[in-house]
Amino acid sequence: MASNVTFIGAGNMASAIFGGMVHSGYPADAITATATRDATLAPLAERLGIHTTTDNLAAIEHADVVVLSVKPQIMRQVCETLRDSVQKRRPLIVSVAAGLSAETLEQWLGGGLAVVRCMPNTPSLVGAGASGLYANPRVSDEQRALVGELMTSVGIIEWVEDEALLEAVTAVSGSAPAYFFLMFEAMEEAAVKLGLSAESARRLAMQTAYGAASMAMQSDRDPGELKRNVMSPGGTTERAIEYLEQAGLRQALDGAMQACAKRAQEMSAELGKG
Ligand SMILES: NC(=O)C1=CN([C@@H]2O[C@H](COP(=O)(O)OP(=O)(O)OC[C@H]3O[C@@H](n4cnc5c(N)ncnc54)[C@H](O)[C@@H]3O)[C@@H](O)[C@H]2O)C=CC1
Ligand SMILES: O=C(O)[C@@H]1CCC=N1
Repeated sequence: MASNVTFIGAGNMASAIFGGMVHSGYPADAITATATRDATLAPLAERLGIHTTTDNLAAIEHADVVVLSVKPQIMRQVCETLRDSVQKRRPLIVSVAAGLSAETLEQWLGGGLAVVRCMPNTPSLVGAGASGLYANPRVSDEQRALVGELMTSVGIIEWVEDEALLEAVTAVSGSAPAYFFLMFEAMEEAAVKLGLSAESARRLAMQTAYGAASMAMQSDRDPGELKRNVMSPGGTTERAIEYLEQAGLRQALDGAMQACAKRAQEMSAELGKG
């Protein structure tokens, strides 16, 4: 029988994960999601057939796995309301929150718990997620395998043994869909200036990103070689790549990812006190 999985918070990230789980065949009947408003939950229940409720305590009553998926800023308050029930039943705790350590979460929930920290991303919704996972020492091999299976049903996973590496995971995959969406916006704007309709530009840019990612994933060549294969000497791509290098695309990405990882550290310091 499938494990009962309860999501506390049914926003962008959680709905991408449970939406992806349902699409990949996980029984909807074994999934419960909560939010503060019925208006958030009703369409999810209708579309996916999962259980929904605004009552967090009722939602975790039969949970084998509790996925904490509210914003980091309200996590403490939410954990404190769950604390007594969690201490009685000791389900596996999974948190998708950026910048909150397993130790902090465990403390807020009363201690002595198996906690997995997961840094997923929203493409989980379409089965193309990329998640980093860290398990605290109380997590059993069976629980590790269970979380691995759940997250593999919505994409690829990478376990890290050093929890601090989740900051790097946040920079390279958790936050990174937004970097690509920014590129889509910018490429669409540029293509419109060159005369294409916005619709055509968007379709072509997205298909090209999808094609480049699929090709790179299926190839045994490194991205540098695949890039050079597009660049005919004296041709058009060479000009574009020279421009991007001179304009500092590499430094911009380096800076963005450093800023992302640093923000995760700051959040940990700001929110994890006390
Ligand atoms: N959005 C993303 O791409 C990613 C988000 N995350 C993490 O996921 C978590 C959630 O982020 P989003 O989904 O983007 O936020 P969101 O604002 O879309 O979702 C938060 C959800 O929590 C619910 N909520 C608020 N208070 C609640 C309470 N007391 N009890 C139950 N539910 C409550 C809200 O109704 C909402 O459904 C954050 O901790 C974030 O760090 C992690 C990786 C990627
Ligand atoms: O922006 C954030 O804080 C969250 C964590 C990773 C993606 N979204």
